[in-house]
Amino acid sequence: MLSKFLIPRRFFSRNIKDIKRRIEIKESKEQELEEEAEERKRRFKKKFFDSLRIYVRGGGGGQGIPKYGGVGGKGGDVHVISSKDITLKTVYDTNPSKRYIAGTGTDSRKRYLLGEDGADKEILVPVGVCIKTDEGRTIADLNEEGQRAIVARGGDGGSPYNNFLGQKGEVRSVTLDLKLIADIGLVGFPNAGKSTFLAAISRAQPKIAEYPFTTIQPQVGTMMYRDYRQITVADLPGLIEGAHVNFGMGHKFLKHVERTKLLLFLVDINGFQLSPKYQSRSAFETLLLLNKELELFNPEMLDKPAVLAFNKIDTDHNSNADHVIELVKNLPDSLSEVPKEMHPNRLVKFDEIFKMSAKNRENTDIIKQRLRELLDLYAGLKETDKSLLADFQNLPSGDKPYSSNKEIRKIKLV
Ligand SMILES: Nc1nc2c(ncn2[C@@H]2O[C@H](COP(=O)(O)OP(=O)(O)OP(=O)(O)O)[C@@H](O)[C@H]2O)c(=O)[nH]1
Repeated sequence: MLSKFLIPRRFFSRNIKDIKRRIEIKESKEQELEEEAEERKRRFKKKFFDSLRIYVRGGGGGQGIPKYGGVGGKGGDVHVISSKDITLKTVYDTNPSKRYIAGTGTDSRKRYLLGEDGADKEILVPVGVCIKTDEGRTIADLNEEGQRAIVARGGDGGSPYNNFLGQKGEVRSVTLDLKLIADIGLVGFPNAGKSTFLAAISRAQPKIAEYPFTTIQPQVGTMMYRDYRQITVADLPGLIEGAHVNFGMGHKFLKHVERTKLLLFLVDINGFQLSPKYQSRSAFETLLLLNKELELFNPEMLDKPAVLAFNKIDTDHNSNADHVIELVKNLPDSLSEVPKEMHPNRLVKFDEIFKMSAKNRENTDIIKQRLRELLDLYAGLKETDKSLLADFQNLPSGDKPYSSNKEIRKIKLV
């Protein structure tokens, strides 16, 4: 009788097999993701240096001779000099020990009472390097070719002022922090089409693929105009929701946008989803999350002039873009459309909002032109310059598909 209610053994074994198979698939998928992340890290480490900590020591001063009043030579200084023809990787490759020590001054001798100064040590670094101490103090910003800073001073030679004892040179570790210098910073989550846009408007040939994190190092493209004017655009990869808690590559690359004069926000009109594991975000939510990440990194970034482009308009068969643009124009009222945790404290104010298809090069030329106009406008803009403000308001709007009605903000000139 009881056997009637017994479930056949084969049923269990089939189910267990099925569960095991599913667990295996899940594990192998997780492993694949981990391996992918490792590979990204490895490639990133190999290819792009944007920070290097080095040890620097000034040379010691030579000894003096009290009996004859001889003065020891001064120790050499360690200099850092900016050069266009160098990368941080070359700095590392030419001296993997990362130790830079200047020469010591020679002692005073009976026949040569004045000791010779020690040789200075010169370190060539790329333009755009900011030199910082371990305490976070900035020693120098080398933003132009040929600028120079002393990072460790040599000790004085022995003389009557120090009982003829040569002094030790300065010793410390400093970080060479490279910030790219570009006119425009492209900000957008992975897969938004940043590289495609960069390739469409400039001579950069970034890697483009259908999975996030294609770009693992910042790219700088140069937009050329007919009159040979050049404007540089930096594509900053790796920014994702949660970057402020070091998710993905965290805020690692955002420092590169700090020095740009204008931000171009790129948002996929279909929204964003990091992977099937994560929640998908609408285009409007994506924009607010981008805003929030920038705010959490450095709220001053929100003061920069900004342009917004909704990309992949060719795939927007339901004309979702028009609705989203309305939402952006109606900020902050439209914040009620999204959960509170996505609300930024401060909203970016956009000078222009565009729809585009980077892939089909739809509207890319208009955006390129407009970016130039805005850069010129802001570069010449002074708070008191009323005529420019008036000019701005009268700029031809025929070509632009959408333009925000916002008034011109008082901007800080960068
Ligand atoms: N349909 C369509 N696809 C596009 C458009 N722009 C880019 N894509 C595609 O979107 C994918 C991602 O483009 P990328 O340019 O690599 O995106 P990205 O923002 O640079 O991505 P990361 O490098 O991961 O930060 C690629 O498959 C592109 O071909 C567009 O306007 N329309």
